[in-house]
Amino acid sequence: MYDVREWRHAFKLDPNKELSDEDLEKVCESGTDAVIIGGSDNVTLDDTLNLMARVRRYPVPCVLEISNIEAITPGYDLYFVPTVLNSQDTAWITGIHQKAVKEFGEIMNWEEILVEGYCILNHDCKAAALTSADTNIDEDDVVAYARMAERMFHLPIFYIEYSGMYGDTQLVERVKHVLEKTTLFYGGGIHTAKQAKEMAKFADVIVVGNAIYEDIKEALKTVAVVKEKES
Ligand SMILES: CC(C)=CCC/C(C)=C/CC/C(C)=C/CC/C(C)=C/CC/C(C)=C/CC/C(C)=C/CC/C(C)=C/COP(=O)(O)OP(=O)(O)O
Ligand SMILES: O=P(O)(O)OC[C@@H](O)CO
Ligand SMILES: [Mg+2]
Repeated sequence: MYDVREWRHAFKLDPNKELSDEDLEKVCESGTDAVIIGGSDNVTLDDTLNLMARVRRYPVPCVLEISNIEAITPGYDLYFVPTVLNSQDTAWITGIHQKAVKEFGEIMNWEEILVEGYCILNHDCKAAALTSADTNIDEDDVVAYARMAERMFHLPIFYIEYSGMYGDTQLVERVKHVLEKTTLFYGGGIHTAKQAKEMAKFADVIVVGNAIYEDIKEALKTVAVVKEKES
């Protein structure tokens, strides 16, 4: 299933972290809609290639979320390209992207590339520091970014990012109400089935990352509670 509009759940694997074959198998066979490979620091080509090859043993869609140009490699089902809408440094909005398109433009298959409008809200996460994200913003600001993502830039994905911290469900609910076409991703601090269920009431897709490495048993339980809504 390569259409993100039909997804409800994704796991995000960090190429900079160790995961046993046994746990990787559990993640890939969990029933999640996709495995996203990405992280904000020390993402190398070797690690990205290696993890892709390991995930590729399973039929689950495998996505590269690009965080640096050096680690881009063919072989993924889809490529997600983040643009940090609340960054105060244009490099993270369009700057690095322009350099990448200059380098890869001739060979890019735009059908498999989806741009994600990120809004990073946890001041203490690595991605916020890296991209100089302005996290000192209120609900109305976030709603405005969501509207811009959909109505000005026609982005397929708006991503509320609280990496490492469980976020504000009320905010996610408000954002969901203003989006019609753009798919709403939520990621950050989901460690339990209860949290997954709560966020999935509002977000179209919930993303579970760090919990895989911290409590795999609980992380796996986030799939069924989100997907059971469908039946
Ligand atoms: C050869 C081939 C196959 C070519 C394919 C063509 C192609 C796909 C070209 C891409 C062109 C393009 C436009 C690329 C973009 C280049 C780029 C590097 C843009 C910048 C992206 C960006 C804004 C990165 C900032 C970091 C960020 C937002 C990362 C997202 C993921 C994230 C927040 C992960 C959380 O990180 P983690 O490390 O887990 O953090 P914690 O410690 O908090 O857990
Ligand atoms: O690692 P966590 O906190 O689950 O966040 C998931 C994802 O949104 C990170 O980009
Ligand atoms: Mg992480």
